[in-house]
Amino acid sequence: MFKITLLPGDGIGPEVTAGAVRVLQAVQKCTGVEITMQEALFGGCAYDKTGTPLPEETLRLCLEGDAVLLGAVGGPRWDNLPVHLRPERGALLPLRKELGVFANLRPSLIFPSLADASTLKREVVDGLDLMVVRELTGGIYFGKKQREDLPEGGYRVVETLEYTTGEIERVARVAFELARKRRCKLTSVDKANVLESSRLWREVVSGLAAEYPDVELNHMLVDNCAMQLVRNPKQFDVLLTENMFGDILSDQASQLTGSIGMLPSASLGGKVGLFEPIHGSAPDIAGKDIANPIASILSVAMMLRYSFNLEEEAALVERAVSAVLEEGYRTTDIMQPGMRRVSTGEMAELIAGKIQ
Ligand SMILES: NC(=O)c1ccc[n+]([C@@H]2O[C@H](COP(=O)([O-])OP(=O)(O)OC[C@H]3O[C@@H](n4cnc5c(N)ncnc54)[C@H](O)[C@@H]3O)[C@@H](O)[C@H]2O)c1
Ligand SMILES: CC(C)[C@H](C(=O)O)[C@@H](O)C(=O)O
Ligand SMILES: [Mg+2]
Repeated sequence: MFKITLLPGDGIGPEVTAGAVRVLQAVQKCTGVEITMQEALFGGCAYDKTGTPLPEETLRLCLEGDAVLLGAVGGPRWDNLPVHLRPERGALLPLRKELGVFANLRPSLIFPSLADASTLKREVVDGLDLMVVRELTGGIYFGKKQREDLPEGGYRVVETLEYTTGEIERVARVAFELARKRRCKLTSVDKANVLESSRLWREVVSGLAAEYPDVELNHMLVDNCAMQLVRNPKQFDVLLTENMFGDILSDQASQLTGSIGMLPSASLGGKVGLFEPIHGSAPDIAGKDIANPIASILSVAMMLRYSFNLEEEAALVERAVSAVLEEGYRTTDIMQPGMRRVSTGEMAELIAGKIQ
């Protein structure tokens, strides 16, 4: 029996999570895997109801379960709150830290029927399959932050970027191991020409290379990497990055697959895995039933694979997504001429219908 904590959150979070739950129910029915789900308040909606974006009860439920499925949090409604009450700083980052999920896997994989939906030419993206491994619980996101008044008016802010050898080593090992199971190529991304943290990053990653002689390691500066991602993304297999570089590069990589609504993620390393689409609460389309639920549905596949070790069930979900796309169904963000436009709910229903 697997216990999943659902945190639908804000904006399109509840819409895409409902789609993912629908698919999980289909998996349960078809394969007999026993799953229980319990929902908890998280993010802006939790603040509205309880005065805090991360209620203690929510954290307790997450820590007690086997995996967490998160929608998205945040939106303009909560942007002017004091920082510790904002959904991103007051709920999402503390949850990641509390769960200890230091390795964030963000696969950028193109479904053959979407090769023409990419911003890039078909031949540049056709067959694309890369994995960003993003460090998730360190770096500038979690460093000391400070704001001081200046005598002449205005402010001075300080924001620190810290990494220890151990923090770099543990996420690098995850990336090496993954590369080993894939095409044995690892690109470590940094800014070692400027940042001290990146110099250490490069040293530590290079130091591990001897333990993984079968993996071809190269280092790339982050600005060049951003350029290479749109020039020739198929040169990459696994990309290893620190926290903020990985945030930015993974949004960029998502567009290669057609839409940010296609990109799932798995955050691992602690006792309980955290699974979420990489996109946010998309306030511009929230409540319209037009968001793409596939990133959330593919996050369920990652949960089945990485937290529950159910590879066949994970592949079943991925095949269902592929089949529905092959049949020409599209949400608005991946709409192409001649295809059939469907809503969030319809897309989830179609995918669930393929699971049998
Ligand atoms: N994990 C999270 O909870 C998370 C992640 C990113 C951003 N956020 C928060 O979400 C809020 C909005 O951020 P943003 O607008 O910069 O980024 P966003 O990812 O929410 O949206 C960016 C663009 O992509 C589109 N988009 C996103 N997901 C989509 C989907 N599933 N289907 C179709 N289109 C989709 C949106 O409509 C928008 O045009 C902010 O408060 C931000 O902090 C939360
Ligand atoms: C909302 C924000 C804190 C978050 C991040 O930067 O990690 C988001 O952009 C993501 O990619 O999950
Ligand atoms: Mg992001």
